Amino acid sequence: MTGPYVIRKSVNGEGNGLFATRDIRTGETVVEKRPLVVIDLNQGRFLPDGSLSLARIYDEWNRQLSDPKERKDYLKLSHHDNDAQLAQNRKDTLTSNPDAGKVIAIWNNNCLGTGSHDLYSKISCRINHSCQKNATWGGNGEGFTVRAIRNIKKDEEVLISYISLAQPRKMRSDQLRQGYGFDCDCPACGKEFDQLSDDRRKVMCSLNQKLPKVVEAAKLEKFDKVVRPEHVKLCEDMVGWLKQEPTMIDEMFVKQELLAHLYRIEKKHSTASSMMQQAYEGARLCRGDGDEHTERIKYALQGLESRLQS
Ligand SMILES: C[S@@+](CC[C@H](N)C(=O)[O-])C[C@H]1O[C@@H](n2cnc3c(N)ncnc32)[C@H](O)[C@@H]1O
Repeated sequence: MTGPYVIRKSVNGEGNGLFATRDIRTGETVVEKRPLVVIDLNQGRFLPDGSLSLARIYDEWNRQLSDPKERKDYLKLSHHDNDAQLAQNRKDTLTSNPDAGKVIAIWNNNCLGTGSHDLYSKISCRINHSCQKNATWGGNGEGFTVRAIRNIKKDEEVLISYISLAQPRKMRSDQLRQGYGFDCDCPACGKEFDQLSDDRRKVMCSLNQKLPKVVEAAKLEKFDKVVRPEHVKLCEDMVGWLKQEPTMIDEMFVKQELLAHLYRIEKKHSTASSMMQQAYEGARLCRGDGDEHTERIKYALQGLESRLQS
């Protein structure tokens, strides 16, 4: 399961990064791996604030990463010292192991989340961040893929985004500094900063803040009644703004899926089906087949299509 990449000193971030060893086309899989540690969030012990118990992270790491060499390599990975201290001080670590805080801090800095699982692999933990990413990832509890969302040239660094890009530069940089301990110097934050794009992201951010309730309502059919025309308008606006930002095609398919559900609730089955089709294509490109999100959209699309045929 090797791919067209090599790990070497990064030009974008600190430390190492992943580089293309040949030209890679849009939609190609760059990395396909089975993770070394998987945490199933559905079975997790969550704290009242909704975060995953630190003890659970440590226990899973301790159980699944038993090879001493793999553990040693893991403990050399980058982390945020503040996180280590915080984790060590948190009572819910339930462990006296002096490395527990560090294990958790490294986890926070290096795991990939698929939605229902958090994964650690020796390759994915080397991928640096850019607000002008050229790759995205997807997967499930079994494995994950990293995929090119635009053509990547030989020797170019493969870069993902650690955060939502539907927010302006200031918010992104605060989130990256607090969460990962670095100042982003990518083209979008520095030399190619685009005020118009930043303004668009401000709008997206405020639309996003109004959307969560609608998301829940649309996913759970029993709440169909709470969806109102203004929610549909909000979501249509969001999709419209996202269309102007090609690097955000992963955020786009998520909103297209939501919009398709809203159209379904409004009984606009044909519009819903074509919107869900677009979401499905986006999900396959960004997250690949077999990814839990792609599979969910595929299933919803089949439902809409069969309703159209009946
Ligand atoms: C998942 S690791 C990425 C691989 C890491 N560079 C390494 O050598 O192991 C995340 C860490 O890499 C560094 N990093 C990632 N993207 C960066 C960027 N755009 N600028 C500066 N540092 C970055 C930060 O230290 C971050 O906490």
